[in-house]
Amino acid sequence: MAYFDYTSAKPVDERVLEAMLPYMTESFGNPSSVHSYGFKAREAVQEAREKVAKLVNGGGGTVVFTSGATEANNLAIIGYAMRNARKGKHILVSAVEHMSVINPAKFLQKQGFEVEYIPVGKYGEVDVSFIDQKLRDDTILVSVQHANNEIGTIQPVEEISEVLAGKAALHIDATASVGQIEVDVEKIGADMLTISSNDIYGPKGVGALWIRKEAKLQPVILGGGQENGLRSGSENVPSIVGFGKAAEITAMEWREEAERLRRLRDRIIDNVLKIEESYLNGHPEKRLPNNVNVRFSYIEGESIVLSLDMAGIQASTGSACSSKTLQPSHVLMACGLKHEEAHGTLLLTLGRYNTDEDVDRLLEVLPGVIERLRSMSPLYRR
Ligand SMILES: Cc1ncc(COP(=O)(O)O)c(C=O)c1O
Repeated sequence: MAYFDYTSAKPVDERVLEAMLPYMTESFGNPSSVHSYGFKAREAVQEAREKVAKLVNGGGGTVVFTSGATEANNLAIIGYAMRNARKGKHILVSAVEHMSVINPAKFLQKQGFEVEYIPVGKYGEVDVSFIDQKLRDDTILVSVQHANNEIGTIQPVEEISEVLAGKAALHIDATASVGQIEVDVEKIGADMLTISSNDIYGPKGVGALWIRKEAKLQPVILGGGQENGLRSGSENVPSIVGFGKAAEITAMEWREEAERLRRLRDRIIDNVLKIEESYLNGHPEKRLPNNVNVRFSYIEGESIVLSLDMAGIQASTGSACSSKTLQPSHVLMACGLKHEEAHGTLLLTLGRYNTDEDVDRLLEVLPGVIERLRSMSPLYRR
C-alpha cells in the first residue's frame, strides 16, 4: 500500500493515542465538576490549550476548542460578524476558501451582510490589491486561508495583514498549513486562526479557534457556557488531550518532516510532469511541502484514483469534503480552469509514513494508468 491522501485523513500518532487513553477510562471526569475528578480533567484541558496556543505562538490570545476546523471556521465567521455588526456589515472572503468558510459567509449574506469574494490568480494566490481597493470603513472581517488544502498554494497572509493595518479583523484558516510550514499568529498578524487536530496526527472530531484577546465574538453553540462561554457542551476531554499532545509533538518535529516531504514531493512533481499534457495546479514554489496536484488532459480524475487504488495506491481528485457534490472544484475554477480541465485532476498529499519506495511505486504505476485511460478516451487524439 502507498497512501497519498493525508489531507483527507491522517492516522493518530501512537504517542497521542497513549496520552488520550487514561482520559477514556480512569480519568473520565467532567471539567465542570467541582471535585477531584473534575479538577484533573480541567487541568488536562488547560494544559492542552496551552500546548495548542504555543504551537502557533498564541500567547496573546486564547484557544477555544471545537468539534473541528469546520466549527472553528463557523465560529470565526458567524460569531465575529454577529458580535461586531454594529461596526459594519462588509466582509471579504477569498474565492478559494474551504466551504466551511464560504457557506457561513453565504449564510451571513442572507442575514443582510455584504460579502465580497477576493479573486485569485492562476496559481490560486489571493489578489492583495483587491483587498486594498475594497477595504471600507464598514469592513469588519477578512478571511483568507494560510494555505490551500487542494492546490497547496501558500497565501501572502503577512502582506494582507499589513494592508488591513488593524482596520478589519483578519481570520486565517490554517487547517492545511499547521505542521507543514511555520504558523505564527504574531508574524501573520492574525486576529483569529483555525487549527485542526487530525491534520497534525491528532484525533478527528476536535479542532480549535485561536482568538486574539481584543477580538470579541458571539457564540454559535449555546448551552452551559463552557469554553469561556464561546462553545457550550461538555468538553471532549480525551480528544482535547490528544490534540494537545499532537501540538506538542508537531512543534518539535515539523521542520525536519517538512524537509523530508518536500524532497519526496519534488521527486513526484519532476517525474509526473514528464507525462505528456500534464500540468501542475497551484503555485510552483509557494506551495505546501506535502502537496502534489496535477491535471491530465482527456481523462477524469475519478478514473485515475480508482485505477491507482486497484494498484494499492490511495489518492484523491481534490477536496474530500466536496467530493459528494461531483461539482468541479471551486478552487480550480477560481484559478481559471475550464470544467474539463478541473475534472482531470489528481491530488496526492504526502505524510509521515510515505517513503521513497512509495514514490517509486507511484512513478512506476501512474504513467501506465494515464496511458490506458487515454487509450479509452474519445477525446484523446492518437
Ligand atoms: C482548509 C480547510 N479548512 C477546513 C476544513 C474542514 O475540516 P473538518 O472537516 O475537519 O472540520 C478542511 C478540511 O479538509 C480544510 O482543508
